[in-house]
Amino acid sequence: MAENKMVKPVIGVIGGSGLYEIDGLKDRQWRRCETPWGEPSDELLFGTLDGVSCVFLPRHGRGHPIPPSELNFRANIAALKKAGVTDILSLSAVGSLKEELEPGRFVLVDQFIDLCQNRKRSFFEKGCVAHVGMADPVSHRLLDVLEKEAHDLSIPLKRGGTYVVIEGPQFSTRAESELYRSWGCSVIGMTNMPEARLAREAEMNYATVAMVTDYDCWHDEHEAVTVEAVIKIMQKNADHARALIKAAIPVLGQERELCSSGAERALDNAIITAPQARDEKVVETLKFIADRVL
Ligand SMILES: CSC[C@H]1O[C@H](OP(=O)(O)O)[C@H](O)[C@@H]1O
Ligand SMILES: Nc1ncnc2[nH]cnc12
Repeated sequence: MAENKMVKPVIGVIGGSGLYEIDGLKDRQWRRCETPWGEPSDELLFGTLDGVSCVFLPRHGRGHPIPPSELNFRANIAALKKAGVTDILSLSAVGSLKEELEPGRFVLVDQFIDLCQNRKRSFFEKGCVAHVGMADPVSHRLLDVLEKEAHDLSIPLKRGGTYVVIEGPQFSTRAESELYRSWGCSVIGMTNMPEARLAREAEMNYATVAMVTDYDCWHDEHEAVTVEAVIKIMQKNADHARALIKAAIPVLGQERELCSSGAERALDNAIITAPQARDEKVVETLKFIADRVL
């Protein structure tokens, strides 16, 4: 049965490479947060934008000390959940795998291919097993708003595309880059998985603004990607990203109905372990992110 419960959204922003702060926040306060999975990448920045509550987390920490494979994704997502976040905007630097997605373009990706090999990808474990659906990993309601606001700000944008997530930290070989192109992938990065999986398990809406910084290493007329090249474009992209966030958050923060399907109800019917077979300690820990169903 659909519920008519109203939600006052809290918007979480995860800032990627080159985005270690957001501006325009009122009543700003950096606060430490601990979770059963450890500490997030940095303190969380709490504040309001046009009266809408926001929480910002620099994905790699301020100054970028943490590489993709060592990010504590579970702590990052759990900390945002505990802070009351309902909707996550992930901002990420990506390489382009298509000619028409030139550096400077924003891509609202709607699919991921996860090639990560070395990351904790679930909150659930032995003692309480759950299988959430990931067929549609991003929230189209968030994409609708981001697309409209980017259009109004004249930010070059493509809606739709597949983000292939590699383990890194090295960039790809040319053969790998060509392989991902042959799969039809649009952009490449190192961070959005397992982030999107964990956001789904924690029943938060998730969307990525993938900001193209380079043509990876497949393009005949462009040099293979370097950090220097990424940072150079990222600084320009960051101005657009900040403007987009500032425009989108007041719209996304409007009171709305709880979605009766999708991310906000991802755990309905997802837990397969019978109540009597659940490990009490594991369940207690999971309540940090899933107390609605436990
Ligand atoms: C500095 S280039 C590689 C680095 O940038 C991207 O991170 P993020 O998604 O946090 O912007 C990419 O995934 C790599 O981690
Ligand atoms: N070409 C690339 N590969 C992986 N991650 C990236 N982040 C930005 N550009 C990238």
